Amino acid sequence: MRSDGSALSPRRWWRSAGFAVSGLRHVYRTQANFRIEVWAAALALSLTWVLHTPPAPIVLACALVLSVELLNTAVEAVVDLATPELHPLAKVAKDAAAGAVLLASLGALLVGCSVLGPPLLALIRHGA
Ligand SMILES: Nc1ncnc2c1ncn2[C@@H]1O[C@H](COP(=O)(O)OP(=O)(O)OP(=O)(O)O)[C@@H](O)[C@H]1O
Repeated sequence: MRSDGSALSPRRWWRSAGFAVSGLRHVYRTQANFRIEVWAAALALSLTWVLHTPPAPIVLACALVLSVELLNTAVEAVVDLATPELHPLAKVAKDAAAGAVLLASLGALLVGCSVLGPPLLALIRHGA
């Protein structure tokens, strides 16, 4: 849909936010991987609170994974819309999007282990 440029209107902003929330709800309902990532993010964020570690790296890592998963779902939907048949370019698009999710997830895992790992191990070794 074409934008008329009045992006600062609160009404327009709420309308766009509504579409975004609807997208999040749809992906949460239909994509098992997204649900797993949401709950993994909730667990990681709870651990930052329990372990008193800086939340910023975990928040950024979680936001990255969830955003890339949303974009992956968008790419899959557009590809399926453009070509219901098997096509080498459809495969390239879907595999590249899946590769982005994999990279973001590995990066987030690395960040999670380096930020939460040492205090978690200390807690397990020495107790609260
Ligand atoms: N139209 C197509 N043409 C060629 N290859 C395709 C096509 N659709 C899917 N594929 C191949 O099958 C793989 C799986 O596609 P699919 O659409 O099932 O996504 P998925 O990775 O299983 O994601 P999800 O489980 O979220 O649906 C793709 O990564 C791609 O390699």
